[in-house]
Amino acid sequence: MRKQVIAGNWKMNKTHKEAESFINEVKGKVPSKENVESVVCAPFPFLQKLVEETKDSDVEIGAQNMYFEENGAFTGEVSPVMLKELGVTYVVLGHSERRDVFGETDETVNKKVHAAFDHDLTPIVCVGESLEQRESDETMNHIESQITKAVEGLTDDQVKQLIIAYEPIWAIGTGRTASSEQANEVCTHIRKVVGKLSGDEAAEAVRIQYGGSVKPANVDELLSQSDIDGALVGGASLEADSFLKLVEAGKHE
Ligand SMILES: O=C(CO)COP(=O)(O)O
Repeated sequence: MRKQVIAGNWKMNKTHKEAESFINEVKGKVPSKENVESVVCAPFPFLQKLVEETKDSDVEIGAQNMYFEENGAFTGEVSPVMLKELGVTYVVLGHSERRDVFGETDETVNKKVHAAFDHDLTPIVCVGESLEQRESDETMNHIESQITKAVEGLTDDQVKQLIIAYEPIWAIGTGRTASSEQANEVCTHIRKVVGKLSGDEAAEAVRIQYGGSVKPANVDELLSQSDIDGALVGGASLEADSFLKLVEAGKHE
């Protein structure tokens, strides 16, 4: 059985003090990592403190982005080497906000995925269609193209370790969640595409999250779907109580 992975994506939110009090509130209360992976993806300035605070806990810390080079003249960027040195274990790559606001492309996402594996970071690769693409029936083709480009050049073993987050853009921060059937339909398609590219074993092992207005009230139904192995959560991951409910829902005994 695939272990569920519930990741909070704080985006550009919280002060240092708020980040610290959140982590102190949740770190002793999340379920064992044997049963569910509980991940907090925080802004860069908080990462070091959060890693220190969660050292002996079941909470893992992730970054929300990184550059693909190890070092050099790339003003304003953060490298995989720096994240690894801090003790970060996950990194969100290719979030739709990175693609739409900061011009990331499938090619840069692919380079970042390779860089993450080169430095032993687990990539959470985001894919998803716009409302326009959904309405013109382009969802499946678009997702297939994003996945194909994201995993180009990876070994089948690397693909097995990948986490893919299906986040329909029209459901992000809008309160409009994909129905669990709609979400699962695309996640099933993603698994098929992975199978086609990297074989059945990789398709069986790869974990696929759903993201887009996930909250405690809808998480159980989403996680009960056959091809959904977790959630990537924005707004509802910002409060400790709500985050704890989400990770509890992901628990397998
Ligand atoms: O973009 C998301 C997580 O990466 C989803 O955000 P919301 O949960 O706020 O809709």
